[in-house]
Amino acid sequence: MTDSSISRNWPAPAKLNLFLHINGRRDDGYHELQTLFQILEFGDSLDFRVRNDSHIHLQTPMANVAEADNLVIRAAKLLQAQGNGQLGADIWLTKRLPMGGGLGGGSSDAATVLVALNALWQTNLSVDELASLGLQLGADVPVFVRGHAAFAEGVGEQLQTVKLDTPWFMVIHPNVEVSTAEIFTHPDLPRNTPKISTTPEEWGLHRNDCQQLVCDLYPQVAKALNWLVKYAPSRMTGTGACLFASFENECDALAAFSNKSEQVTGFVAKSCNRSPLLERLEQFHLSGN
Ligand SMILES: C[C@](O)(CO)[C@H](O)COP(=O)(O)OP(=O)(O)OC[C@H]1O[C@@H](n2ccc(N)nc2=O)[C@H](O)[C@@H]1O
Ligand SMILES: Nc1ncnc2c1ncn2[C@@H]1O[C@H](COP(=O)(O)OP(=O)(O)OP(=O)(O)O)[C@@H](O)[C@H]1O
Repeated sequence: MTDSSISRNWPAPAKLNLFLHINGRRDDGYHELQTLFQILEFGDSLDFRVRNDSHIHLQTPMANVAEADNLVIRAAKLLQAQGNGQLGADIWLTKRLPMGGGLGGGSSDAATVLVALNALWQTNLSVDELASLGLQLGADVPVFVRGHAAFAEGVGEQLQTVKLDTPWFMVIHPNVEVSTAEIFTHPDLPRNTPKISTTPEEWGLHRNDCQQLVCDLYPQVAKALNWLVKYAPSRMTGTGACLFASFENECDALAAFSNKSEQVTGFVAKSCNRSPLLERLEQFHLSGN
């Protein structure tokens, strides 16, 4: 594509849940949780071309997700409904994050659509308004809209910006897709971890309340975790299936990664406190594209 009317390379980064505690279940079925979100400098990427008709089209269909169900399209339509609805968009999505991986790929795609089209369509919603729209699409969308590492409560939308260490991570995908809904509706999910008022020094001591259940249901996840812990303290992100271990530098992370089994996929990435999406938005405001 060489078309200068295309606004390119809007990042949709992955997140890790450094810990994930389930504190209870609300009447609507959603769970009260406490979690620590770290953002990675690795993820999906989106390109946009504004259309002068109201049509919204995903130029890169995903084999297993119908266009109307795709969070990219749902986010664009939700935002369009906030304005006069006269402009549309062609959207290209480069998918790098595994689906059902616990890396928040679909949520991050949705957040990037909200932030990018808000700028490109000049809808001019505030960050708070975009985050609250995003929450209608998924509990993980607000943290990606705001774009900062955060301690989260509520269903994941009450966010307190934090400053974390930014190590390198090896992320392993045991090549199985775990449905978030399946884990959150499972009778054996522990749901009564007491709420903590935590300090950054204590964060490493906590756990992912979904991890044991996912390991029991998916032996591939348990097997990959048993391998990963040989290299560094390791944990599952979200409701799985991905696992992560942190390293002080890229070299050590890549050395461990080179020993992984061929049955698992994954990547090595640096973490960050500020999402690359915010940098891309700044670049747009400076250059107009
Ligand atoms: C597990 C996490 O990834 C942790 O960051 C999120 O809490 C999940 O966020 P998400 O994928 O954006 O979740 P949604 O798309 O809103 O919901 C997927 C499914 O998980 C359940 N769900 C989600 C979030 C939450 N706090 N409690 C829940 O019970 C919902 O009932 C729904 O059936
Ligand atoms: N653009 C998209 N990318 C990925 N999944 C999408 C997208 N649009 C809709 N979906 C649906 O959302 C489901 C969850 O996908 P996603 O990759 O966000 O899971 P996840 O990484 O486990 O997320 P989370 O950590 O938020 O639970 C998929 O199984 C798919 O059906």
